[in-house]
Amino acid sequence: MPGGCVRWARTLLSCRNCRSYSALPAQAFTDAVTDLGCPASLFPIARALNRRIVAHLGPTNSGKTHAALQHLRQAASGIYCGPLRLLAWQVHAQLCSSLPCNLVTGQERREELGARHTACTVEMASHRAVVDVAVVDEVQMLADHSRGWAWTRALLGVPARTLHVCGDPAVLPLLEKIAGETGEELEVRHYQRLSPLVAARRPLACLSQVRSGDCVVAFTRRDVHAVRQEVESHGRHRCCVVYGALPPNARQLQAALFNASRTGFNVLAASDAVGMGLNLSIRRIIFTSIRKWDGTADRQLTAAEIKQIAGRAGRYGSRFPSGTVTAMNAADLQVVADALQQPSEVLTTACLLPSLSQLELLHAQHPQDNLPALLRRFAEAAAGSLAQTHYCYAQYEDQYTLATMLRHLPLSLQEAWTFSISPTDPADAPLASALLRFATAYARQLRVPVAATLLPPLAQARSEVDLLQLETCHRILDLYLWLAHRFPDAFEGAEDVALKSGALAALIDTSIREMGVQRRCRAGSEAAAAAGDDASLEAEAEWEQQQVEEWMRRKRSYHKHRR
Ligand SMILES: Nc1ncnc2c1ncn2[C@@H]1O[C@H](COP(=O)(O)OP(=O)(O)OP(=O)(O)O)[C@@H](O)[C@H]1O
Ligand SMILES: [Mg+2]
Repeated sequence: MPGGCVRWARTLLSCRNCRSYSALPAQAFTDAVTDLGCPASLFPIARALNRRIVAHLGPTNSGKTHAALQHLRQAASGIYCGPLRLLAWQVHAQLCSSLPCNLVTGQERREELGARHTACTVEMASHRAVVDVAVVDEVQMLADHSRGWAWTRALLGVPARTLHVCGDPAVLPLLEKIAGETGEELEVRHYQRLSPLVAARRPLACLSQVRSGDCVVAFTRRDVHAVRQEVESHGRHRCCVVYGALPPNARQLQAALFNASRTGFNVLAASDAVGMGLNLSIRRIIFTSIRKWDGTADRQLTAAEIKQIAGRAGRYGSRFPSGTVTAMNAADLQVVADALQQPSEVLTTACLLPSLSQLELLHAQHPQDNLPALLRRFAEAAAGSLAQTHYCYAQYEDQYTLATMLRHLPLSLQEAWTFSISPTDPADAPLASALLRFATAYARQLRVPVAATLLPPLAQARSEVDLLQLETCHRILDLYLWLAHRFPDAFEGAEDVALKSGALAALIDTSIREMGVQRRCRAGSEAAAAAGDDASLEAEAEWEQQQVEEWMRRKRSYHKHRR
């Protein structure tokens, strides 16, 4: 048991003796409340169950989630906790084909009569309702500085008799430490990729050479649209798009369009959002760059990130039985090829943030503090308790900025906290100002009509600027829905907004389909270059086939060895 845990237990004891937290000396009280060194002790229901943890570990496309879902389906009750709404929807649809299942995400709640199963996003996982089986997908995300706290809480706190976690093998040492700390049994199952994935011999050099089934990866919304225009300007392919700012249902519609044969939309331009949550029939991944802006710095992708994206090619059960990955120049291709051979860097810390009830305890001692002051006070006080543990304090700057923006409004701590954890990027000015508008209306009259969304008349986008405006409107509607689930009496237009949001996602999808230029293939040199490509294409295909056979040989020998 780490030091933090002992401190927490001792304080509780002395606390029980005097029957009040506030009777403790002030500093001891602050230390006890902000001690995050042993977060397992915050989840008594899970601790009382003495759970069994089964870890399904392997590379992308190795059947981890599929295996865990088999257990969930067979259980009398269970919960799936996924990284994205798209995955929660997918699992919900899969489970609903054989049993009643609820759906819970930040923006929607669908309850089926008699359902004992739930598909949810990880932030929505219940820490109270006991189930037989829980699945926590993409568990390596617990080290993510902005969202990792939700995985750490799910791993420690979901009250399931058996907890299945799926993820990259790099998370294993951390899982072992956490299971050691909770005293829970950990069973590890290793998986191998189900279909071959190989690096190409040569870089692509030019987007005129994309082929049907290619997915071209860029790292900003602007670059994704630039790739789409470039690909379509050559006149041979129409191009679908997938990126984070696109509403999830529009992403789903674009993915379905790309997957369907004979639509002409046979190339995909995507950001790294393609790495999770969509079932795509991709033959080849092409990295236009191996660097991205991560919010604080422009940096090279990690091996884990490259593998997560590259792993989308040749998905098992898709139209392409094997996948290839390449880049636009030789140096980048070398980095990508090396990454495919490398294990991901071992994860050492799981991220944590305090819960509302922990903040409320601290607030009881510092009633003069507003939310931003309390967030800072908590983070500073908690730092000591996390030293020399395998936990770290998650990034809370966005929450802090939003809390600061709302600090003058007459809101209770709980209300301010809820607005501050809403899905609002403070750097997204129209969205941040919608949040401020909603919170102000709520604080003044406890009523936020649909009119507060201030939506302009919506029409099909004819340009990228129009499209950006539609995407922004969709995010505002999404925010309204998210808040409507937390303040149902005040956000009275949820049903109306849900309908508008669905229609808007469809309008965005239609706009993208019809914005394509589909110029006729450029004459002359380009056509000649394309014709000249055929011989080299054949040589390339032959070389890839040899790599695939070599991959299959290695896999067979791995299995023989294990037997
Ligand atoms: N035993 C199986 N029988 C039939 N289909 C399978 C089987 N195992 C996996 N699949 C299918 O293969 C694909 C990849 O499986 P799955 O999603 O479980 O992989 P994963 O390791 O979780 O990959 P990732 O999380 O990176 O997407 C899915 O479409 C899944 O339905
Ligand atoms: Mg999976």
